[in-house]
Amino acid sequence: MPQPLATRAPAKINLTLHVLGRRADGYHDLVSLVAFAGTGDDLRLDPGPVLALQVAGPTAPQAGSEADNLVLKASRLLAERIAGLKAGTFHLTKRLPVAAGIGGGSSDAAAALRLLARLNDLPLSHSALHEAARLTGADVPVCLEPRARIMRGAGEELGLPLNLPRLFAVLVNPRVPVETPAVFKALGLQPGQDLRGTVHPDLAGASSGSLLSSLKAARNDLEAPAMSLQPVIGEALDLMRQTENCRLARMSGSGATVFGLYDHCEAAAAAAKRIQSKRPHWWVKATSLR
Ligand SMILES: C[C@@](CO)(OP(=O)(O)O)[C@H](O)COP(=O)(O)OP(=O)(O)OC[C@H]1O[C@@H](n2ccc(N)nc2=O)[C@H](O)[C@@H]1O
Ligand SMILES: Nc1ncnc2c1ncn2[C@@H]1O[C@H](COP(=O)(O)OP(=O)(O)O)[C@@H](O)[C@H]1O
Repeated sequence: MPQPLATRAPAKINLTLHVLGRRADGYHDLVSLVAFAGTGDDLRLDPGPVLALQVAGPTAPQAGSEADNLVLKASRLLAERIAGLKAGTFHLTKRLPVAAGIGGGSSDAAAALRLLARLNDLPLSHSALHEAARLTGADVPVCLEPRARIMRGAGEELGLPLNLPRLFAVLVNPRVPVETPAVFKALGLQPGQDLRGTVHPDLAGASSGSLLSSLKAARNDLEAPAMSLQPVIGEALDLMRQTENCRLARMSGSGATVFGLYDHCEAAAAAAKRIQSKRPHWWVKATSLR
């Protein structure tokens, strides 16, 4: 029986995100501990003679035109590098909020590369996959093998996978899109500006207790600039912090999604229920991260 060509494109969560400066090319030099959620989009590939994409699901209308979808961008970049690449029609079920700091488009693109690798018997270590990922977007390489790791540079330097303890979490998005370039711009750094000197905690091998204290000592440097553009992010963080047993509340990526961490899945579920009842129109999800 051939394996079905389908995969989950999990939400990417930046548990920490420190900006070390702005490079001469305008991109920001980051160090971020990235984890992945149990929730995400779904992608299927039906092999066929032409590369195509169909998008459905609750957040499909926000994801832009199919022609501009990162699934097709990544696939074309791979096809340019692998002669005779077999492809087909992708079916994307879009559930994650769009322009939300949880890398939905990046994770979809990475999922497409994984499926094309499977169809064409390419190992995930193949340089063409990594090149296509990097050229698709800064967050795509880390999503290629969605496991927790430290990401550096503009996303092109990846640490080894980390075996983080499972974290029980709530994700909240107030359903306002936040454009990543606008948030980086609001930081106000000049090309070549160096902010180094910030010590990033060593999170490798941390146990659950010390992981939480390391996370608390870290931050997301994009939180303040994102909040200056969309103050509702502050409201989401406040609501999260008011829930019972919330150990940490922080924004992911360039926002607007915020995550809360809890000791047990029951506490996370109760917090999600509470936030959803207060803000029925927001996107609220209890999940786990690792
Ligand atoms: C901020 C992060 C953190 O993981 O996540 P999101 O908020 O997008 O989820 C990422 O660095 C986003 O990655 P991604 O969304 O793939 O970025 P890209 O499409 O490559 O870049 C969009 C724009 O963001 C800015 N950019 C991006 C990454 C980076 N390290 N420095 C930057 O200055 C640039 O202006 C760039 O033109
Ligand atoms: N598969 C996709 N899913 C979501 N957005 C996509 C996709 N392909 C292209 N895009 C475009 O990418 C932009 C960033 O979307 P997304 O990856 O959701 O942002 P973020 O990384 O901030 O969560 C959106 O404005 C959207 O138009």
